[in-house]
Amino acid sequence: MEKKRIKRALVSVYHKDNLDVIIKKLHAEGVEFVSTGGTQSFIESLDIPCSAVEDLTGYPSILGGRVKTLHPKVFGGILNRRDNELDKAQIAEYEIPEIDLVIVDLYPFEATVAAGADEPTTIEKIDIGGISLIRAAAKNYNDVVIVASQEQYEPLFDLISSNGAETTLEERRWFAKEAFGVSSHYDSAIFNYFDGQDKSGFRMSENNAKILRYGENPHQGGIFFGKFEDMFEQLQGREISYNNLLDIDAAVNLINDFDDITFAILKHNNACGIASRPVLVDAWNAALAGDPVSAFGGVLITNAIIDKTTAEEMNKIFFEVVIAPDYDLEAIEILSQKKNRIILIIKEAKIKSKQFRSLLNGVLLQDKDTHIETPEDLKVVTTKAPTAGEIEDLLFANKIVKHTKSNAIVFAKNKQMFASGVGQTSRVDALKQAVDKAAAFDFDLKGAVMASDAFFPFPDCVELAAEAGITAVIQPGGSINDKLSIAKCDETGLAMVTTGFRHFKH
Ligand SMILES: NC(=O)c1ncn([C@@H]2O[C@H](COP(=O)(O)O)[C@@H](O)[C@H]2O)c1NC=O
Repeated sequence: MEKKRIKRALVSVYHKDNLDVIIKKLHAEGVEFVSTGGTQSFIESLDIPCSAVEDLTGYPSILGGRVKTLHPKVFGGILNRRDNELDKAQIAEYEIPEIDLVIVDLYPFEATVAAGADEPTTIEKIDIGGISLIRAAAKNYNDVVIVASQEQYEPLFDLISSNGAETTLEERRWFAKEAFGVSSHYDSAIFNYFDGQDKSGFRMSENNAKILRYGENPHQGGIFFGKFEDMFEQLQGREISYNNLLDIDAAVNLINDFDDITFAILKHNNACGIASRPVLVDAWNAALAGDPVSAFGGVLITNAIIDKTTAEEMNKIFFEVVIAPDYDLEAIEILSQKKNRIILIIKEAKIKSKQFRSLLNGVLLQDKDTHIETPEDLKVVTTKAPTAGEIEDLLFANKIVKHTKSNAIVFAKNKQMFASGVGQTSRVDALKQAVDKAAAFDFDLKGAVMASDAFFPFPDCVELAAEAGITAVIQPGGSINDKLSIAKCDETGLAMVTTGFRHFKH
């Protein structure tokens, strides 16, 4: 394949860090440089000659830097087709020097918005010349190499190290693809800034793609767009799968709601065991007791550093993934005995505040359900008020039910989930499922509390809960039949609190 040599580079970068390495490398290959003000000074500070773009255009940088490179002498040098006779003639006629490489680092628009800058400052950070350079050079990838962000310095460096300053069409096309990734991401950010809360269009841009082994099932393809490694460090284990990612997301969302030392075990995005205890191993044992059968092959998460004693207990069961803020050395030794086990350190627990999913012929977007009930949210609606201990358990159970697939019912006592009913088509079925599960694992529901993710349309749930031994109930309230459930509580001696917040999870 024919290779093309880079003879002249136009360099215009906002952040100058790491630029020296690539400039020195290109200089050693005999590449000439032309640059905008700050970048030119930087290159010259390396004792490398660099001509000013002003000398090329015959114009100074004007309008406070709004117009620097926007000139036919620059864009003609980039966009001319080297094999087009008319282009060649015009380039010669107007004395336009060819530019074979463009290196740009755009004005930091997103960072400026994130820093909370005012509108005039933000608008000045909309790069015009840089984005045009990127677009032009990427369009003419047949002849030009485009490095559109600092992330492509390394690939270019590696290329020059192995090939000298010569590139193939295929290599230049790869850089062009990356460049359009940069420019479209940049414009999406600008659109979202202008669109604000109007949400007149959906733009989500993610440049990092990880091809997964498969999707939800082996016959489905799957890709994760995102930077998993920004949130997690994988200490060992097999490649993260599509379903692992769904479970990891559910696990992190769940554990984020707990401040006490807590251990949770999840299966298919629902907690099958969870408990809070002052000592981690006790939290683990109590979580596992919730449903030791479902725990098999589950995803484990805790908000505390895993110690040796806890690791020894955990090691007794088969599980796929464990997530923790850290591990003691001895704990790692124990947990890493099973080589396929995915062991993750959670570095950054912050998750996007918006949720979206594709459906029908479009996309659904919503705010994440971040509401966590506090004692102040609770309204006692029955004659009997819950005890202090029951209130703690009600809030504990309510956090779990919020992260459980609807219709959902959770039973808990002493900050341990006893059982749950998940994903049922009727609330009463969810409740019956929870009662059966509690019985299956020998939990006495006497004195336990019940949380419901949505209101009770009929008094049947409360009646069944009372029969099972439940003494206090938490629910959003808001049904036209609330009074029937409340009356049933009063009749059977239950305390009930309402929160005013429904937590459906469809
Ligand atoms: N207006 C222009 O013609 C123009 N040409 C290049 N830039 C940007 O100017 C920056 C580099 O400026 P300097 O070399 O002066 O530090 C780069 O981020 C580049 O994307 C421009 N500035 C913004 O649009």
